[in-house]
Amino acid sequence: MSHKASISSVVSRSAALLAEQGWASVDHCLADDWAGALASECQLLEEAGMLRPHCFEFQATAGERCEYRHPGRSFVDLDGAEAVEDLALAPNLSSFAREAAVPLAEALVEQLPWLALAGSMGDVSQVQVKLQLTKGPAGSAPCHYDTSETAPRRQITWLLYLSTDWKPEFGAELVIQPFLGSRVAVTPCFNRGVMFLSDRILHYSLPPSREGQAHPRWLLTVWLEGELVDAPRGEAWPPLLQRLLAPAVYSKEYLSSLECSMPDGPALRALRAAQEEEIRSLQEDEEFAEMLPDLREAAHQTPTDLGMCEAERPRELKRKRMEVDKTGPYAEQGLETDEPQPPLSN
Ligand SMILES: O=C(O)CCC(=O)C(=O)O
Ligand SMILES: [Fe+2]
Repeated sequence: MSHKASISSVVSRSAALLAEQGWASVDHCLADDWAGALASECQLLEEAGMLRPHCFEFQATAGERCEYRHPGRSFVDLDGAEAVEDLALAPNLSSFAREAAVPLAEALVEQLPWLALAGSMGDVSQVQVKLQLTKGPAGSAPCHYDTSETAPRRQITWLLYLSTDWKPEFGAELVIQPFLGSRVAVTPCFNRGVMFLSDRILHYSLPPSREGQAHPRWLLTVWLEGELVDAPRGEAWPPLLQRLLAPAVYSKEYLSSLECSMPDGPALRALRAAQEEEIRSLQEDEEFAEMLPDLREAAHQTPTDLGMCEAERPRELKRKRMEVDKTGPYAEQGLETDEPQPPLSN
């Protein structure tokens, strides 16, 4: 199968669910030999020192911005002119933006015209492509939307997992949380693709299990821009309002996923304080305060597909965190490492 046909088939297999529920997961996403070729180049890039640590700027104290490093995540940009020259040792990955992202935009424009996507017709300037590696105890991602103040036009996110030996017991699932909808944990197994609407799918990832911490977790990420980001499509809550309210509606998830995603230290403390402040200001807002209890109830009444009931979630995350602390570098920092692990369910 040609690469173009492989991509067109991904879109055909995702389109109906994308329109209906805002996200879709597809197994055997790319043609097997293509996915295998991409996967075999990941390690080469890491060995050649091409991956950069994931860093972010954040206002730690009033007025002062600091740069923090996320110890569990690193990446290499695959879009842009320099990618092709610098990544000669990984020819499949370096041509991925051209061979996958552009046909992806074209197929989506054709099959889902209401998305009003940019980036088709060979224009890669509207396409962002990254290879990401998550590894170790702090490899997870906190609750977030991919459309944000710094990326206001993002419309489609496509994640393609590339670790050939990934097993469900390694944990590190991607959790998809549509607003007031059912939550689903997706195992990041080889050649599984997850596509979603960046402006309305809240997501995060769970920490890897103790066994999973030793395994690199590779993913390709493609973001496409659109002309109609945030345009309501008949849902009860417009996307902009969903993103505004989510930190308060899913406050527990925001805080516990943040807690798991970073080692203790100034960065986590600054992020946690900012997250708590955002939640507090929503709770104290006169207009929102009235609707929040109902929204929280509605959010927690929806079924989840996490293999555990809602009441056990914080406990489960804490258990994972404790596993992480026991074996990880943070064990030395005086965190509660000797507590017996609570049973998985009771
Ligand atoms: O690590 C994952 O599975 C999700 C990554 C993600 O959400 C992102 O890069 O925006
Ligand atoms: Fe994301």
